[in-house]
Formats: sequence, structure tokens, C-alpha cells
Amino acid sequence: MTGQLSVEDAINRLHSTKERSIEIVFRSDNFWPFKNHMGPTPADDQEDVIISVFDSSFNPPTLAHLSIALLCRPDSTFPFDAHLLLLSVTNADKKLTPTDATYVQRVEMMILLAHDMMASQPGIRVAVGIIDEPTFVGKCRVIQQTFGKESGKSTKDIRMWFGIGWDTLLRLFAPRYYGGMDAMEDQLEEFFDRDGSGVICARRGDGTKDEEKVFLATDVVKRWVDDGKVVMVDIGTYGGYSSTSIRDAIANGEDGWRSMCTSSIADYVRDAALYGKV
Ligand SMILES: Nc1ncnc2c1ncn2[C@@H]1O[C@H](COP(=O)(O)OP(=O)(O)OP(=O)(O)O)[C@@H](O)[C@H]1O
Ligand SMILES: NC(=O)c1ccc[n+]([C@@H]2O[C@H](COP(=O)(O)O)[C@@H](O)[C@H]2O)c1
Repeated sequence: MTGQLSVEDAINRLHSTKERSIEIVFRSDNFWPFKNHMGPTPADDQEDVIISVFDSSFNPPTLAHLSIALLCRPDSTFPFDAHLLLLSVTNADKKLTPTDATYVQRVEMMILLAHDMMASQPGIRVAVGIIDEPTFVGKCRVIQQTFGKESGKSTKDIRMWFGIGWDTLLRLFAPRYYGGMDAMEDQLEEFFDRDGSGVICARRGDGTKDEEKVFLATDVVKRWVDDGKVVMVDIGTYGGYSSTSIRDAIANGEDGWRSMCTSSIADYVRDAALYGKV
């Protein structure tokens, strides 16, 4: 397990540099995200590296988070080359409250979740990272600059599919995160078209099919749905799970919350006495 100091150091490094960057605090193998070494092999020189990125507050990780992190590639029958669990230390909307898990505790739970992913799909390659970048457009640029051609470490392009939920899809297409409609359209054009990103959106318990139909048909969204860059999926009963419901159940002394997360996360939450009343 990553030591407390190294996670805190990683967060401090992110905050102390003006340049946007990412800190990888766990990786399942030394070569992640590449297959063999930190660069291309002659045989697959031209192939892009396709990464599944799941970005969340992990406060705590739920089975919904696990199932989104394990979603398949929508554009190919090949699996993802690598998976990334990402924690933003600058969230677009959320601020830390006193009963929340600390960033160090969240990273420790993310590493447990990475092990759960590896246990459920042997051979899967997973890393845990921390980033100081609130928008998906920004996260995508930082990851490309860190691992792709621009880094000089690779001659490959890095392409990403971001796993998100319905509430986040609405916010991906909200002009307030970009400084207006024109800026949003330009930045999303770069994200989907130039950078080759896509989003896989899991339906949540809170949206209706009619609402979804109307939203996906709006001009700014429809072109990317038609292009296969915005893909909707169902995650079944997990669609009704949330970190809030686990936190609330614990605060209210209710049972049953353990079934909303993996047993390793449930044990961690219990042992760290997280989310009780202050
Ligand atoms: N049950 C779910 N179904 C579909 N998407 C989900 C679900 N839970 C979380 N997500 C998506 O996962 C991403 C990370 O979510 P987040 O960390 O905010 O989880 P959360 O359970 O909504 O947290 P909280 O309850 O603390 O707000 C978001 O894109 C969110 O939409
Ligand atoms: N327009 C955007 O790119 C945008 C908007 C809202 C949230 N986000 C990000 O989505 C992720 C999940 O957000 P929540 O934890 O608020 O559900 C966070 O990393 C958050 O910063 C991105």
C-alpha cells in the first residue's frame, strides 16, 4: 500500500507546480500504460495506446464506480490497453467537508479498487493517479502530454475513453465550465476530434429515457453521439448506488451499506471509522 507521505508529497508536488501534471501513485506493472517498456516496440510503433479513464471523488468507491471502471471499449472488440483510476484534487464542483475521507484515504481505497479490478479481470493493467485539473478536456491534455508523443517518452498517441455517469454528461456539455458556449464548442471539438477522446456514459437512477432522448438530440451533443464519441450504457441495479448513500447510511447507523461496495472497501471504511457523525 502506498505510504501516507508519498501521497501527500504527490499532492504537494501537484499544488507547487504551475504546469498541469499528473502523479501516478500506483501501477500494476512498471511499463504502464505501455505494453513492454516506456516507449514503442517496432512492431506496434504506429498503434495508439487506448486508455480507459475513470475519474471520481472515490468518497468511498462504490460498485457503480467499479462497474464503470470495467466497461468495455465501445469502438473495438479489443480490450483497453490500460486503465486509469483518477482523483482530482481540484473538483469542478465539490469541496472537502470534515467528515469526508481525506485524499490519502481515498487514494488507499482507489488502490484497493484497482486490486479488485485485477482480481475480476486477470491481466488487466491498472494505475491510480492524482491530477489537479477539474475538466475532462484538461485531464485529457495532461495525460497526453505526460505519456504521449508530446512527452518525448513515446512516439505513440494516447487516446482516452472517459467513463462517466448521466449527471456528469450533463456537466460535460454545460458552457459554465468553459467560459461560454463558443469556448465550450471549440474545446469539445479538440477533445473529441483532434485528441480522439470519447465518453461512455452510464445511466443513473435519476434520469428518464425522455430526458435522455431530448438531451442527446440537442445540436451540440448530437454530432458527437452520431460520431460514436458519446455512448450510453446501462449498469443495471448499480445505477442506483452512490457514495452519498453509503456515507448517509453510516452516519445514520443503518446496516446494508456494505452491499454497495466491495468487501475490501467496506473493511477499509469500517477499520478507518469513516463517515460517522462528528
Ligand atoms: N450509480 C451510478 N450510475 C452511473 N454513474 C455513476 C454512478 N455513481 C457514480 N457515477 C458516475 O461516476 C463518476 C464519479 O462519481 P462520484 O465520485 O461523484 O460518485 P457519486 O456516487 O455520485 O458521489 P457522491 O454521492 O459523493 O456525489 C461521475 O461521472 C458519476 O456520474
Ligand atoms: N465540464 C467538465 O469537464 C466537468 C464538469 C463537472 C465535473 N467534472 C469532473 O467530473 C468528475 C466527477 O465529478 P463529481 O465528483 O462532481 O461527480 C470530477 O473530476 C469533476 O471535476 C468535469
